[in-house]
Amino acid sequence: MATFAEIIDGDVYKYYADGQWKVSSSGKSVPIINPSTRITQFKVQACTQEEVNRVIESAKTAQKAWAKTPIWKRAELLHKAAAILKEHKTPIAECLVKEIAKPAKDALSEVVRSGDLVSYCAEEGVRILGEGKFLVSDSFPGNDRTKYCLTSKIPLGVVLAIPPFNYPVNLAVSKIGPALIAGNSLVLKPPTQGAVAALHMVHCFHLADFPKGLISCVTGKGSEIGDFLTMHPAVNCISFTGGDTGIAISKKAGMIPLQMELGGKDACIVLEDADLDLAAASIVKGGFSYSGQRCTAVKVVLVMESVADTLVKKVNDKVAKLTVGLPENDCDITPVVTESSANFIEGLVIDAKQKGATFCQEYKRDGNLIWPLLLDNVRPDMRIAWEEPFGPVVPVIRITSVEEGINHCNASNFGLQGCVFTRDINKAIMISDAMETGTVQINSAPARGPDHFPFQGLKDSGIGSQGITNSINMMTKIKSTVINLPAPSYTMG
Ligand SMILES: NC(=O)C1=CN([C@@H]2O[C@H](COP(=O)(O)OP(=O)(O)OC[C@H]3O[C@@H](n4cnc5c(N)ncnc54)[C@H](OP(=O)(O)O)[C@@H]3O)[C@@H](O)[C@H]2O)C=CC1
Ligand SMILES: O=C(O)[C@H](O)COP(=O)(O)O
Repeated sequence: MATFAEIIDGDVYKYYADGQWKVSSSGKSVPIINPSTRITQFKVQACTQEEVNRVIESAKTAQKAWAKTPIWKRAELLHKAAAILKEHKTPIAECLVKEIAKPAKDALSEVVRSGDLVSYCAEEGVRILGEGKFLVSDSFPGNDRTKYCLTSKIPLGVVLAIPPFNYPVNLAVSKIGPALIAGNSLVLKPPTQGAVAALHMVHCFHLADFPKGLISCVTGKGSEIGDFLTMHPAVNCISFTGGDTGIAISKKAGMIPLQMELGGKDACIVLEDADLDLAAASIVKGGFSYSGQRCTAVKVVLVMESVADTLVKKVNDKVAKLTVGLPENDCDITPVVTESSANFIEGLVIDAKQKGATFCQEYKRDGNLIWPLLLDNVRPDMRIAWEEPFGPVVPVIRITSVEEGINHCNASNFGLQGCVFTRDINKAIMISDAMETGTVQINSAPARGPDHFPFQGLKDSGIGSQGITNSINMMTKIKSTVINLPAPSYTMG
């Protein structure tokens, strides 16, 4: 497409630095394998450490001027970028289909949702960054009213954004929007699978005319340039979404704010009084959307024994209706992102088979494509009871008490989200309070959105909280100015 012609050189996509599309001096590229065909679909530049250094240097310079740009002007540019992004939803969604095998309709909604997210950041930013605090000293013992404290939010500097493959556009803009509105500059390191969609998205920001160097995008394998980026002394904040890599980054990063959204083993507790049709529909949507490759996917069902047979039957009836095939045909179940992911999922399935789980469907795999599978009668000695497959396989554990369900959920090293199905709101609230997860959904599957809701994980699932408002706040720090009066100043009366 002509709009994006300048972002590619021959068959290798360029990286974005200093407001320009560039070819890396490394002369090397990184292939992006189409999960459906398993052949190279695209190539991106393998950026060098010197290039990363230069990008971070210009981000530092650009940020100084950006911090002085009025918030309403920053918002105007973000609104412009959001509109351009939505205008180009089709070519960007096509990249998502080819790079990460996201079903065509979901790929389009990811781009539209991303445009909306950027606009919301602009709107939220002008409101919350326009407010500060005013404190008086005589609330604290021993003080007269001689000090007025004014606080406001100031930017952090250079924010490094590292999103994962499953939402390369949406989880990139969920970091870019808050960072920019708050007056920071931003360096994006996209996931390799999904990098081309991310580069297209960055071009929309380029077309919106953001100052040079304010936003940049360096490509290359995380395992090769990741440490250099995350340990760079000029990076002032890291916002990361992904797997255990985030734990390693937290240990290596300097004394800077970190926002980490990592893995999950989201439990779905189904009680005897639940609406079983609703629970079954939510388990299928929650467990099998994008072939289970969502951190918020339902990753274990904990159902009361007395309703388990009925629930399992209802889920199986729905699983039978899922379409399996290519993302271009908008199938429900599409190939998982890499061959190694498919092998990992298969390992969990074989382990469950050896240990006696009940296979509700026959296990079937063709290349990276794995047919949806519900495993009943899963026991705690099976790996699938604890590990996240990030694939279309959902384990069911039958429980005989609510406590057993809560204990299983809380024994996990993850604590992202969970859900509970019951008609008893009092019980639901008590279970929510007892579940050690960042969010509990009552009578619906786990989900991050809407994107302005707080989104956070406990334990190994993360640090900090996302969601538009929380991200803007996290990407700022508080600055106080204290006015000292020569004598106490009391109000009239
Ligand atoms: N909580 C959440 O919101 C989400 C959690 N996840 C979790 O992530 C996992 C799968 O996603 P996946 O993308 O494979 O996760 P990874 O952690 O492997 O990758 C995430 C990002 O980190 C980059 N990266 C890899 N190594 C390094 C490094 N040493 N330093 C810095 N960056 C690095 C990757 O780049 P590259 O692609 O080039 O390797 C990618 O951009 C699952 O476990 C899932 O639970 C996934 C999505 C959302
Ligand atoms: O990365 C993920 O998997 C998510 O952040 C989940 O987002 P979703 O609940 O909107 O699919």
